[in-house]
Amino acid sequence: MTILALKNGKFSFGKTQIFTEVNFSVSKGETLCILGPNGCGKTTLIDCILGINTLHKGEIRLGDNLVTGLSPRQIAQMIAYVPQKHVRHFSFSVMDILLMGRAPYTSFYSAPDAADIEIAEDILDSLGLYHLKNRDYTRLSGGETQLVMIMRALIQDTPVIVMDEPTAHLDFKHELIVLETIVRLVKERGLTLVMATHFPNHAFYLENEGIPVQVAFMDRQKVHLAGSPSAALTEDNLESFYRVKTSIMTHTIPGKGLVKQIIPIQTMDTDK
Ligand SMILES: Nc1ncnc2c1ncn2[C@@H]1O[C@H](COP(=O)(O)OP(=O)(O)OP(=O)(O)O)[C@@H](O)[C@H]1O
Repeated sequence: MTILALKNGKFSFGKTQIFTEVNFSVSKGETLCILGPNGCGKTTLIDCILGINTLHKGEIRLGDNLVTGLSPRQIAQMIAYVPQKHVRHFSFSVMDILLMGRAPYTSFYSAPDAADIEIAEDILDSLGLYHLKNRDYTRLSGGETQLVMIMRALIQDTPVIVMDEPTAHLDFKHELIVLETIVRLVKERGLTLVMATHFPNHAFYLENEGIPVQVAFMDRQKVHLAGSPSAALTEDNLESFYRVKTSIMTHTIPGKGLVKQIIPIQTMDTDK
């Protein structure tokens, strides 16, 4: 069942075209990993999906509805968003920020209730981050802020989550915790995920865990759907897309089976 579909999408900032002829669809329980160089338009494309930018041509459907026909509150009940950067102005506690994730379900005149607080406490607990509960959000580190944004998206309890480089600031362990959480949610809730990432190994991680993943390469104003990580992330494709020589390693891990990882070997076209 298709939950998110973009048909013939085109977007420009003024006279600068960012992308054109973009087509993809994502089904329930599927992940779309968008890979692409800095500045190719991943965040701009995500902003179109969220209804922040409006396509100049084409359409975006969320379930049976056009995004342009939905209110921000209706979009927020369907899609949670983990931004790449979050501007922190006000000294809210982490708990307050998490409870904002319940706003799409709370009427204008009411406050989050005990059930909402319990949901937020459960997420803090399950990610081992309960100690952050009463911390001033403006004083968190970059990685802690990112984790709070991820928890707020999970609390929003939507069928789709869009993540813009979700692990960019995270340490080795928290990067894995986020990936493990994604895998658990996709398996338990049939969550659909759209993820812009600079780490193609994340696509392999999800595939290794048995999640259906599509890889899309975004570059030169186009989005090329390239199939599953095993089909898309070949040494030849990585060499032509990133200009990096790689070796794809396959390894059997007891209890996990065959896993794949990209080992970067050497950049190309650079002066040595
Ligand atoms: N509001 C804006 N007005 C004009 N140009 C913009 C605006 N926002 C982004 N751009 C430009 O659009 C292009 C795409 O930016 P975008 O942030 O979507 O790229 P990205 O692929 O997400 O990059 P990165 O991987 O570095 O995060 C860039 O050239 C950027 O400078």
